Amino acid sequence: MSRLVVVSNRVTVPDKTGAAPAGGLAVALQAALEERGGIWMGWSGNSSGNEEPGPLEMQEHGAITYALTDLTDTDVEEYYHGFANRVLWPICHYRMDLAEYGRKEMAGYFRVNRFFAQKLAPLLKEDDIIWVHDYHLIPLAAELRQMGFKNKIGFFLHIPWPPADVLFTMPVHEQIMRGLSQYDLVGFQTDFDLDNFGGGLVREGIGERIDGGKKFSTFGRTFKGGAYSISIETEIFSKFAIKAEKNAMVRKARQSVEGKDLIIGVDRLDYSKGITQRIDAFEQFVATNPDHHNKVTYLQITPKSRSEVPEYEQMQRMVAEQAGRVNGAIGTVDWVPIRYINRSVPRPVLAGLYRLAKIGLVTPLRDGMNLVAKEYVAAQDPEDPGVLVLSRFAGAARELRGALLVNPYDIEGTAHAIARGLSMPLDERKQRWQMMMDHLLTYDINRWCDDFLKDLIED
Ligand SMILES: O=P(O)(O)OC[C@H]1O[C@H](O[C@H]2O[C@H](CO)[C@@H](O)[C@H](O)[C@H]2O)[C@H](O)[C@@H](O)[C@@H]1O
Ligand SMILES: O=c1ccn([C@@H]2O[C@H](COP(=O)(O)OP(=O)(O)O)[C@@H](O)[C@H]2O)c(=O)[nH]1
Repeated sequence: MSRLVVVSNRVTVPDKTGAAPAGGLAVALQAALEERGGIWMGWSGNSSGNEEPGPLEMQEHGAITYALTDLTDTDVEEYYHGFANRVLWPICHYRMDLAEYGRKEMAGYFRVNRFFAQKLAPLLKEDDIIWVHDYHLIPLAAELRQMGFKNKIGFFLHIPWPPADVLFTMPVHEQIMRGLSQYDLVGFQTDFDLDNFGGGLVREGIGERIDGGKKFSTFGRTFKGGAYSISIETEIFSKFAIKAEKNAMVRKARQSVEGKDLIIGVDRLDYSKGITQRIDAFEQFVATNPDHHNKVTYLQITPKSRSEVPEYEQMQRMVAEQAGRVNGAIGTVDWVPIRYINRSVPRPVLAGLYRLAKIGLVTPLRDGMNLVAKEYVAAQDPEDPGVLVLSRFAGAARELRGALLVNPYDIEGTAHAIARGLSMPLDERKQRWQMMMDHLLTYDINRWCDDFLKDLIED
């Protein structure tokens, strides 16, 4: 069997506690690679300052060999904070208003991709299967092809792919699409993203979908395209949640919400996650449902993310102020309605907190998938499951049909869904949960990985 070589910007190297950083890509790839073994190459997360980064740092952990590189300060600034997170991220999340173009950053993005290819090349064998992940590394295949590599190379985009009119606001959109054409298979989270990609090619008059929609033909190449919804280790996560009932932190949380209904939100601090709209919706729910006063606690866990990017730094202040203002306005001497935590919580603890919560509030304005939604479902007690309130704009909404789907821009609508979730009869909760859980047991992380790799390997 061919060896699997995974490349992504973010890599999870397990620490002594086995804890992984917050962020779905790292969590999901860790699970997928543990099952199969292989090489995982990416950024160490460290900077080498102004010095050229040294050789790759190789680490073995179980079946995975990690190959990590540092980046210079300039690389981190231009490639990661700059083009990846201030151009591609906002554009792909339909936020043209937040995109900040700069030629320096674009050049840095392409330069770092060449650097990744140069670092990766000496590790590669002729029959390796290479699987590149996410928007940071779109031009990587083109660089490898230029160096003469003929290996099968697949690409999976973890974030949404926008419609043509949004994409075309990005000055280098054609170069980015050309970069994707160098892969053998390009995978998206949902059929909507796949359709948007095909639509963009047709609108620009540079390509078409062929073979019943399974392939694209553009820039002189034919390559496969497909939708593969990323998932979680459903069974394992569900067991985590049962075990977590004994966890000290979870026990304390249970005691502290005794006699109250818990609502939980878990997101990196990111404008795409709809946190401010969600707090507005919670405030609206409390204002219009006096019978729930002093009977509900909303726990929002929000680890900091990409703080060097100005939009993220601003958000940090904004959300903290908003939570404080709402607590000041609706709280009482013995009731703090919103508990806002600005730190990362380990996943085994999260599992227990999800299980305690009557409502999982997952309301991104736009999200590639959103693994938190899937984890919330997997963590529930089958005899007394909670209700998932889910944004229709999360990739997960294409699959989790038992959720209460909301439009996160509609504050009153989301407030109404919270009220409906809290009063939903047990039979309906069970029936909705079972539908979602059955789906997640079949379509788990291994299925995602198998489906993608099968399509990549097959001619
Ligand atoms: O690496 P960071 O800059 O700290 O950001 C964390 C990750 O955020 C994004 O995650 C996406 O992937 C998830 C798994 O497929 C998906 O569920 C979610 O909707 C996406 O937002 C990003 O795409 C990753 O590259 C980052 O590592
Ligand atoms: O304090 C936290 C917050 C989040 N997560 C994990 O980070 C991932 C977030 O993935 P998701 O797809 O929801 O969003 P992303 O952050 O990748 O955009 C999930 O596995 C969470 O369990 C975590 O471990 N600790």
